[in-house]
Amino acid sequence: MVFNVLVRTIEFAKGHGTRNDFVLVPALDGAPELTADEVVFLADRRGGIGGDGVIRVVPVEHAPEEVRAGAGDARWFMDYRNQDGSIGEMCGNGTRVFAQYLVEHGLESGAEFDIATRDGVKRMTAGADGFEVDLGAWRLSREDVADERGSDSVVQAVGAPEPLPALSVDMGNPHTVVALPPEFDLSTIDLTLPPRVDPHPELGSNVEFVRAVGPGHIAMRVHERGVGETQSCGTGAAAAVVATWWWAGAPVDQLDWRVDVPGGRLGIRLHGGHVLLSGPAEIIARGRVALPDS
Ligand SMILES: N[C@@H](CCC[C@H](N)C(=O)O)C(=O)O
Repeated sequence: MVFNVLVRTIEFAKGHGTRNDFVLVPALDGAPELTADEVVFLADRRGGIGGDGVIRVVPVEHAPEEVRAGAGDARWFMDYRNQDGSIGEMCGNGTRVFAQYLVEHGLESGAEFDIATRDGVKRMTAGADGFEVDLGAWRLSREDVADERGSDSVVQAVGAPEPLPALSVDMGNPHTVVALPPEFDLSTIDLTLPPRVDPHPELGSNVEFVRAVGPGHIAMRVHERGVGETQSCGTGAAAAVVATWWWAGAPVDQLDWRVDVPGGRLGIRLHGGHVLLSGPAEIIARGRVALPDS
């Protein structure tokens, strides 16, 4: 009997930041490339390794030309894909887990370094509780149409009696933030189905549902584009804080925020027009995996 011995096996690591989890694949000489089907396999929680996303660890010289052109001093490119194989321009928790991987594997050292993403270079700074990432400048995606209540769209979620006003925030990737009225219990929203955003954003959107907890403190659940409900989303937490702060009239005295997500707690700082994200990140497993025949 002849067995197929041409199985393609690759190295991987598994990591998470507040339970937003990723399969990391080192591609230290540019290979392996991954097809969308291979990403879906790796992210599959039953037949594969399991993760909200898959991140290739790529030296900048092997990154796509448009990334290389703006990479500055960054030595590593975070090649991020969502669980469904689609590309996400940015992943905040992903950058923190990626930085942790680089340091644990001796690929970066020092308290500060840059990494390249499809949304440009992000500065990583080591802190007591893991890396803080400067996500850069935030932007309201549709400021021209935001009404006096601060909304530019509506979101219908399963479990919500009526469409809720929402605000679109660009964090390098698209977000739609919904502030829930105080009487509304965050846990009653059913995120097993995607919330419907109207008007429908051309490139889709991550959708955050936010409740105020106290001064500088919010709680959030998120439905991620290309994934579904996740336990945490770094760019989503940033968008949620930006929207909440903006709705409150952008007070100058509230620039440090805590964001409770199902997977833990993230820190957000607003500083000089930039948004900075912090929180724990860890690499929890390493191994090899055989990719299915294509
Ligand atoms: N979980 C991430 C965001 C990942 C990308 C997102 N699903 C998209 O398609 O934009 C984060 O921590 O920011």
